Parts: sequence; structure tokens; C-alpha cells
Amino acid sequence: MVSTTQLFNEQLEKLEQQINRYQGLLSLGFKRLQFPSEIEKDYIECSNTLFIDSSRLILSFGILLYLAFGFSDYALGQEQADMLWVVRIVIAAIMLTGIGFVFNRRLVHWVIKVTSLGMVVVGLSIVLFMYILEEPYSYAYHLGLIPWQVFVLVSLRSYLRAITVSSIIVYSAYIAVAYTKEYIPYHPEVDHLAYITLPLFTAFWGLLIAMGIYLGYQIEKSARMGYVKNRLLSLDAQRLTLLSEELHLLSTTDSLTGLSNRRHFEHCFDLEWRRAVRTQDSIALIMIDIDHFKKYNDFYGHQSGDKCLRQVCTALQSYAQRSGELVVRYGGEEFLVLLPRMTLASAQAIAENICRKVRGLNISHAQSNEQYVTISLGVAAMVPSMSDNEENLLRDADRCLYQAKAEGRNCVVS
Ligand SMILES: Nc1nc2c(ncn2[C@@H]2O[C@H](COP(=O)(O)OP(=O)(O)OP(=O)(O)O)[C@@H](O)[C@H]2O)c(=O)[nH]1
Repeated sequence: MVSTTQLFNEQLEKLEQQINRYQGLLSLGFKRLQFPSEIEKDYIECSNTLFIDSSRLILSFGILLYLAFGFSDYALGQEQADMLWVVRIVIAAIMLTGIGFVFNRRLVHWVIKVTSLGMVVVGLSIVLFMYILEEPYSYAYHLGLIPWQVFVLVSLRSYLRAITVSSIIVYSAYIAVAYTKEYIPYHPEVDHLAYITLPLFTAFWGLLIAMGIYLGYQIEKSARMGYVKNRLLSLDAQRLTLLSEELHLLSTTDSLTGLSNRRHFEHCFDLEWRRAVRTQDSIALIMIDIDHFKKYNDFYGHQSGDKCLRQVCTALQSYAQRSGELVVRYGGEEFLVLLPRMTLASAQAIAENICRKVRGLNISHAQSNEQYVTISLGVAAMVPSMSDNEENLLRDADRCLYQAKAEGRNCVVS
């Protein structure tokens, strides 16, 4: 019992340390979007697992959209469209394979890195199309970068770092290509319009990225807060379960010996009694009392008395093996063994066994005739009917115990 309580306390202390840790995180806020390393690892695992569950469809849809835009390439002419189709199909195939592999739960830590890489490859491919195509067709691919950017923001919404890195890579590549490309003159008015639209488009896209990064920051912050609150809820629930288990144990066991206490016995005895009435099985009780325990206490001291009680109880504990059987500390140095579905003869055999076992512990008792600690046992059994009372069986066992004492102790009377 002592060790069980210690175990409970250790578990409770660990839980409380964790609760304090998460509460500390909550009070610090989540400005840096970074937990201490082991919590960060768990957070990433949880949030990536959620990502796997919710994003498989949206990413597959994105790849299909990327392929679907291939039909519009035919506006540029058969030859160029065929070439772009090959690039699109190769990229889409790589992406789909990536989804298949990376969305495996064992690779949960790689999901966001690989998804971001895929996004960057798609974005760079659009920049490439814009670079290799002649004007005015190449202008359509400038616009194609906007749905790409929106898709990045939507699908990586709670991963600020992934949004920032993939957006900045593609945006930088776009600026490098769009401002160094040699545009082939097409029509003075169209060329002029393109000339004044390019910096505007760059600025708008930059603004979109800035807003996306702000939004990503807020979403990731609240995702992290949600994670911590969920962990706190689950730790609180674990703490409550542990406390109620401890409470149950404390209310049903005796603190010195770890055996069931009298209240628990009364509850179990009542259940087993009613079952015996229903099934017409025999039910047995063994009542046990340590002999000359007062003298033991007086001679060796109360603490040695406690130690002796614990030794005797450990020996008794092994006698409750089947379901419903119970060893109980009924009073100070008085114990009960409840044996449902047991005849008087079998209960008596068990009682004799117990008697020998306790004597065999060889606990010295200088004040006893036996020179060792012994016990007296009273055994009673009956097949109870509706009109019988549980008290009768208890009284019978007690009477037998009294007789065992009278017959010289260290013996069994049934
Ligand atoms: N050390 C210790 N002693 C206890 C505890 N509970 C009861 N006792 C002692 O057990 C003794 C019981 O004494 P009695 O009821 O007179 O019986 P006895 O000395 O065993 O004599 P018989 O039963 O006639 O053999 C008392 O001295 C109680 O103080 C306990 O938890 N620890």
C-alpha cells in the first residue's frame, strides 16, 4: 500500500510538473512560434498528422488544377503547348508520387518540407514558362503565379516558415527573370501596358505575400495555443483519473497492510452473498486472529507489532486467488478471508494451510507458549437461502474463532 501510494504520488508529481510547464507556455504567449525542443517535436508530429488528414485532397486538387491549366497552353500553338504539357506532366507525376510517399504516417516529420518543396517546384515551373515563351503569351504566366500564391497560403496556412520560404524563393526567381528577360516587341500599346503593369504586379504580389505571412503568423500562433490548451485538458483529465483511482484505493484498502478494509469487505460480501443465494453455491468465511498480540506489542514495541502485522498479511494475501475471493483486515489484528463458491471442507483445508504458513514464518514471540507468532482460525460455510442473513455466517465464523482460542490457539475450528 505504501509503495502504491508512493507510485500514485510520483505519477501525480510528474503530471503536475507537465501541467505547470504547459501553463507556463500559455502565460508566455506564442510570439516566437517555437516551443522547447521536445514539446516542439510533439507539436510538429500532431500538427503534421492533422495536415496529412486534411490536406491530401486539397493538394491532389491543386495538382489537377496545375494540369488543367495545360489546356490553356494550346492557345499558344500546338508545338509549344506539347512541350509545356511534358513539363507539367513530369512535375505532376513527381508531386503525386511525393504525396503517396510522404503522406505515409511514418514520414510525418517530412510532410511540410516535401510539400513546400513541391510548391516551389510548381512555382518555378510557371516562372520558367514565363521565361521561355514569347510575348504576348508569356504575359498569361505572370498572372498564373497569383493562383499559385493563393494555393500556397491556403494549403500551408498554419506553417509560417514554409509559407515565407516558398513564397520568397519563387518571388525572388520571378523578379530575377521578369526584370532581366529580353521581351520581344509585339505591339506598341500591348508592350507599353506590359511595361507599366510589371512593377505594379510585382508590388501587388509582394503585398499579397506580406498579408499572407501576417495571416500565417496569426494562424500558427492560434494553432500552437490550441495545441497547448488541448494538452492541458488531456493532462487534467489524466490527473483526475489518477486522483479518483487513488481515492478509490484509499477508501477500499487498509493503509498499514494494503489489504482490503472492512468497508470494502461489506460491499463485496453483500454482492457474493446475493450471488450465492441466486446460484445456490456454498459461501465460506475464515476469521483469523493473531495469538497473544497484545503481549507481542508490549514486549517488542508497537512498531515491531506493525512489522509483524505486515508480515502476516503478506502471507495471507496469496490466499485470494479466484475472482470474488478477498483477504480483509477486519479489525486491529483480526482478518477475514471471503471464499465464494467454496464448501466447508475446502475452506477448512485452506485455513489449516494458512495456519501452518503463518507459524512457518518463524516470527519470534517470546511471550507465547509456541515461542513464535501463531494465529487462530474460525471457519464457517453455508448455502444461503432467501431467509438467511449474512450476519449469521459472520457470527458462526466468529464463534469458531473463539472456540479455537479456547482450545489453545494455533489451530482451526470449523
Ligand atoms: N502494533 C499494532 N498493534 C495493534 C494494531 N491494532 C491492534 N493492535 C493491538 O492488538 C492487540 C489485540 O489484543 P487483544 O484483543 O487483547 O488480543 P490478543 O493479545 O491477541 O490475545 P488473544 O486474541 O486472546 O490471543 C492490542 O494490544 C492492540 O493494541 C496495529 O495496527 N498495530
